Amino acid sequence: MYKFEDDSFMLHTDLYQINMSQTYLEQGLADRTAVFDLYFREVPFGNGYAVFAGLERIIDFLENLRFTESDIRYLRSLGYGEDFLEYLRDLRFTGNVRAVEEGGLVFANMPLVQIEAPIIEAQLIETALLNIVNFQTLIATKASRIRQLVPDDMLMEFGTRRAHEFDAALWGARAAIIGGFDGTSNVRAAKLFGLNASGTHAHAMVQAYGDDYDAFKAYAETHRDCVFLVDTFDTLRSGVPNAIRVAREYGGRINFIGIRLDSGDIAYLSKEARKMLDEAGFPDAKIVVSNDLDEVTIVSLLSQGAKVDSWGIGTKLITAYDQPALGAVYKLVAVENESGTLENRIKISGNPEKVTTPGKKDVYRIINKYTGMSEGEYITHAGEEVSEDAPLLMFHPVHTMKRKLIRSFEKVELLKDIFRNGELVYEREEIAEIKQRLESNLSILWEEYKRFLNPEAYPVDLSTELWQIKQDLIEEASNKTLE
Ligand SMILES: Nc1ncnc2c1ncn2[C@@H]1O[C@H](COP(=O)(O)OP(=O)(O)OP(=O)(O)O)[C@@H](O)[C@H]1O
Ligand SMILES: O=P(O)(O)OC[C@H]1O[C@H](OP(=O)(O)OP(=O)(O)O)[C@H](O)[C@@H]1O
Ligand SMILES: O=C(O)c1cccnc1
Repeated sequence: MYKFEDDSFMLHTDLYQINMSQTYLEQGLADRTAVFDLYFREVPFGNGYAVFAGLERIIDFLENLRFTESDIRYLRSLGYGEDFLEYLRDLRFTGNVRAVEEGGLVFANMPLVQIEAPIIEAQLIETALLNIVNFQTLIATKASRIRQLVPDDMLMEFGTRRAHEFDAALWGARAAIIGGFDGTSNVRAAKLFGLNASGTHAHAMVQAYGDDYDAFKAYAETHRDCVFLVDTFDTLRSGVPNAIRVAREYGGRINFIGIRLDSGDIAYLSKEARKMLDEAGFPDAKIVVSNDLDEVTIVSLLSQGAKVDSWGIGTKLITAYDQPALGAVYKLVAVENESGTLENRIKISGNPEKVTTPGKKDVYRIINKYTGMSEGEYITHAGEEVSEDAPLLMFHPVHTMKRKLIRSFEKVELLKDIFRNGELVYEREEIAEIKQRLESNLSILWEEYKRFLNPEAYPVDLSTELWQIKQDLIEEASNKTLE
């Protein structure tokens, strides 16, 4: 597999992108500017918001965008012509990219990434961009949903062994941290992205020693920070008493952080273990739990009064178990015509929610000046003036009767410049800044949009001008089909 020293990500695309690119080149369309929006149509997991992640990798991908010699040779073997291959050999990303920043809240039908580039370039990067954003945003959202349930507890991402292979484990760990997790068990992810590496020990070690006491003692001999896994044989009769015994014997020579439960009735066992630890004089010892946890089991455990301080969550987070795809799409919204001006384009669908919104856009978050809270997103035709000096009418783009007038507001532009004419103009961020953004975004989102079950739909509205452009194009398209 790794027989190409110069392998690149350029062929990490669908063949049809290359086929279309050849058509664009040979028919003289390749250099026409096109605008594409990347967005999803429904917030995953029934949540009220999603958390954007993926920009870091998009930047890496676009900065290194070039076909290598082995890529070109491979395409030649598929039968592509020499002129096309020559063109691809020199291809670099020369376009503009604007995007939401990582950790930013995002909602259905708002552009998360906007690409404005020669159509051949925009087309060749589609698949990779979707691949990145679809996964990372999904996992960051799942992580944030879990974080909302346990705002003060420690959350550890344990999913690598169950993830969909290496990349998903690595970037999934980063996305989980963006979404609000404190640490990851994936050491490489921690190293590469500057995350907290965290972890305990497994049953294998207890099995290897043959009993809890010997295993915990061996661990205490070799580590200062100790969390003992107490459920290998019998949690309440052997695991917890032996953890307490070793903690007593080692006293100040170890930092007895606590115990981990990984099977059985977590509510019952955690309450019993809590009593035992308290009675033994370890009220600060933490109880870590793991075992196929997700939002639903966490809600249930909380309602049963489980005594948990720290949660290790793997499979159901990293695989987005209950909704394995975000369904983000990448749609052409404008293209340069023969005379060099951008022409808006639409894609019609029988389902009104699926009709694309044409045109290059600006995306604003409208923040109510009286409450400081966000009222919704307001999408305009690019360059359209949005005056903060006059009241703003916001209305639902399909159910237009749903409307509200915002009298005093501040608008915050959500799409930041990332690449301009192929040059990276965005400063990469540390994870701490990204996490901070999510917290501050959440702090101005009304509780109604954040609740776990059946949240209200957050408004993502079009300006009157953009809405009209869309209606006109819908009408034009439907007239064409009548001709
Ligand atoms: N009190 C509880 N309420 C709701 N769900 C729970 C509770 N305790 C544990 N669970 C969840 O129940 C699921 C299965 O646990 P179960 O006890 O059937 O298997 P287990 O303990 O993993 O058994 P094994 O010994 O095979 O590991 C897990 O997802 C776990 O998180
Ligand atoms: O349950 P998850 O949410 O996926 O979290 C990760 C799981 O991975 C480990 O189990 P595993 O059975 O793989 O190994 P072990 O011997 O350490 O328990 C750990 O004990 C957790 O249960
Ligand atoms: O550190 C742990 O306890 C851990 C790490 C990965 C998977 N399960 C548990």
